[in-house]
Amino acid sequence: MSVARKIPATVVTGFLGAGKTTLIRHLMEQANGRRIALVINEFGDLGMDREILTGCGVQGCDGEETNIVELANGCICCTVADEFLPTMEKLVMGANPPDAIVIETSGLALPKPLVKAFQWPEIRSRVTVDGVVTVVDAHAVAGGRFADDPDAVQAQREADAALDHDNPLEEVFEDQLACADMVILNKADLLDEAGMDVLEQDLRARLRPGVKLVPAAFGKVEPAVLLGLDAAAEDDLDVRPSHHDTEDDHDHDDFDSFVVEFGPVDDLDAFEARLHAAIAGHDILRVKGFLDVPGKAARHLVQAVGPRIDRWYDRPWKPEEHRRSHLVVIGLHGLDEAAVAEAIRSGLTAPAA
Ligand SMILES: Nc1nc2c(ncn2[C@@H]2O[C@H](COP(=O)(O)OP(=O)(O)OP(=O)(O)O)[C@@H](O)[C@H]2O)c(=O)[nH]1
Repeated sequence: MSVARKIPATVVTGFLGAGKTTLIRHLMEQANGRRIALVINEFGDLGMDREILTGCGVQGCDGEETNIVELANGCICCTVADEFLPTMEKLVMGANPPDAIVIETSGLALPKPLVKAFQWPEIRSRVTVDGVVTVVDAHAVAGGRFADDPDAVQAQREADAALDHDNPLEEVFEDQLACADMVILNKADLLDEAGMDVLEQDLRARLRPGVKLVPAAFGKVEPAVLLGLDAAAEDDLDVRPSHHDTEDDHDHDDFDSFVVEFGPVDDLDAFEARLHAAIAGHDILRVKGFLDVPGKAARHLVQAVGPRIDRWYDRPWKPEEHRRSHLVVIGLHGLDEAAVAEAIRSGLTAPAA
C-alpha cells in the first residue's frame, strides 16, 4: 500500500552514443543479486544493444538470468500505449516481479512522454519512476555537437524569415536535460578538468534546480548513486518542459536509419579508414554493429559516435550463429543510403546468403 513498496524504475536517457548501454552494463555488473529487469528500446531496431549487453561475458548480464525486454518497434516515446504499457504490466504483475526496473530509451527519444506513461492507473499503483538519469557525452557536447554555428543560423534566418529554425539534435538533447533528475557527464576521460568545469556550468543553466551532475568514465557510477533517487518523476511532470508539450505528435522524420550488410573483413585498418571517410563525407551520427573477421573465433564489435570509432573483439561467435558483418547507421534525414553503403562496403564481398 505504501509508496515505498512500489517497484522503482530508472529511466536512462541520453543522446545517441552517449554511453547509456555502457552505464547499464556497469550497473548490471554491480547488481549483487538484486534482480534488475531491463527494458531496452532502440532506434534502428536490430536488437543491437541487447547483443552488446549480453556479449560482455559478465554474469548477471548474460541474457539468461537477466530479464531483458526489447521494445524494437519504433521509438519508446511514440509507442508507449502499444508496446510499453503491456510490457510493463507483464513485468510487474508476473509471479516474480523484479526488485528494480531500468529502462534504456533510444538515443532519439524524448523522455517525458515515457515518464507520463507511469501515470496510467495500472502502472502507477505498482511502479514509480525512481529517477530520470540523463547520460551526456561530455566530450561531444563540449566540442559543440549540439550547438549551432551562430553565423550559419543567422544566415539561414536572413535567407528565409519564415523559417522556424529547429535543430533536431538540439531539441532532443534539451528535452533529455529538462527531464533529468541526475545527469551523468560521461566520457570524462576525454576531457580535461577545465573543460569539464566549463561544461558543468553551461549545462547547469539548462537543468532544473537541484539536479546533480556526476562526472564518469565508461559509465562507472556506483549503483547507490544511480538508484534510489526517489524522485517519483511521474508526479511532477509539469516542471519538466518538453518539445513534445507543444507538438501534437513527435516523430523521427528528422533522422534516418538503415542496416549495411557485407561479407568478411580481412583488413580492419583499411575498413576503419573507409568508415572514417564515410562518416566524414555524410551526416552520420552513429554506427554500431559487428564484423566477421576470417580466422578469428570472436566477433568484432564496431562503435562509432560522430567521428570517433571504437572497435574490439567482444565475444566468440556461437557455434549455431551465422557469422556476418552488419552495421546499423543512423544519421540526419536525407542520408544517402546507397552512397553510404557503397562507401563502407567498397572492396568487400557481398554477405553470404
Ligand atoms: N572514451 C570513452 N568512451 C566511452 C565511454 N562510455 C562509452 N564509451 C564508448 O562510446 C560508445 C557508445 O557507447 P554506448 O554505451 O553504446 O552508448 P549508447 O548511449 O548506449 O548508444 P545508443 O544506444 O546508440 O544511443 C562505445 O564505443 C563505448 O565504448 C567513456 O566514458 N569514455
